[in-house]
Amino acid sequence: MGGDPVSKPSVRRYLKTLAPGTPLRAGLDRILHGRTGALIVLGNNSHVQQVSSGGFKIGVETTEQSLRELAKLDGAIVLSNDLSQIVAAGVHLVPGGDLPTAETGTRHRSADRTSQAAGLPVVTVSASMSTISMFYEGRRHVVETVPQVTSRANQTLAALSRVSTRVSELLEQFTPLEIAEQVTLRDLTHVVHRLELARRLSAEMQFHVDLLGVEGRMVALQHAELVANFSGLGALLEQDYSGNVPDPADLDLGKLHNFSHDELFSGQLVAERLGFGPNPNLEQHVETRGIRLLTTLGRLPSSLVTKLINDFSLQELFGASVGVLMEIDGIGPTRARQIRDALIRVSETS
Ligand SMILES: Nc1ncnc2c1ncn2[C@@H]1O[C@H](COP(=O)(O)OP(=O)(O)OP(=O)(O)O)[C@@H](O)[C@H]1O
Repeated sequence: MGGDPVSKPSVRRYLKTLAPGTPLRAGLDRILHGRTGALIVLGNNSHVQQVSSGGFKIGVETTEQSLRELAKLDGAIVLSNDLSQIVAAGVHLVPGGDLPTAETGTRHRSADRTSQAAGLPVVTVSASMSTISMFYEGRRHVVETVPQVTSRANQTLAALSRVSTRVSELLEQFTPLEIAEQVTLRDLTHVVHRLELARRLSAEMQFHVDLLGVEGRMVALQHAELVANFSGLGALLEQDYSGNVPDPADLDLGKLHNFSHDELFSGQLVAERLGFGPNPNLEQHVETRGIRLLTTLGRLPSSLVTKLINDFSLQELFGASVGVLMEIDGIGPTRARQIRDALIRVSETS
């Protein structure tokens, strides 16, 4: 979501302002339970002024109570741009009748059209349907209840957990292949594919967490735990394998973000997108620089890893004695032994 080139706030950002724990959401929930209904413009600009008629200037802080009380007035509430103040209430909105809308009730038609006219989100609480909706850019987004979002978040968590386990299983096979210099392009695309699936599910999960606000602490915690299994892995793979393509900058996993599900399943297409040229041979061997092995399995600091891989190939490192390692500038006997232990740890994983 997001990514609007004109940096217009995204639907996602606005939905976040309606998350549980915000005064706005508390007010909306109160109105919903009171069965009064409401029409609230999230911001105030010249377009809002143009379509506003009558009402009262207010100028009080946006709180649960003030929203609840002012929603009792017949008409709309207008908030300040930062949503912290109620600017006006009891306003009659008269947006152009030519603006398209599929809504039927007058409250919802006015909300949809005002949002289009002003370029701002407009929120409704429906008295008859007991729902909260946000209209923005000609679309209606239903603001789901906490149990509804939690249920979807749990489904996403379960899917993420499965994919994350698959990533770990694949790495268990991948690591020994890396150490033995037997990784094929097919192996690499398998890992990359699962990693991209995990990234997508994680982004979806983050959206649910944002929507849940203060109610999302538990799922946020579970999400963070799962993400820790693969966070940073993509960047390490890019560094490890970029030397295998003519232009190292092409090996950028971000290029897969807009791939369809089907495209992602094709090793050929994934490899092509990552710079391996047209019709790449998936059985060809690819070589790692060993950065992931040395940092995650060897647990060596990344500055030291950079130094090591600049001076040695991975195979040379595995064969290097403490004495040879000490010949590297700035590495004394303790550090050299630490590196040697790390290398033993790495090779033991195969
Ligand atoms: N253009 C408008 N400007 C301000 N308030 C409006 C406007 N249109 C409707 N409302 C408010 O919405 C209230 C309900 O209107 P109506 O029942 O026709 O809408 P609705 O879309 O069916 O909403 P609900 O689902 O809550 O019944 C009105 O009493 C009024 O307070």
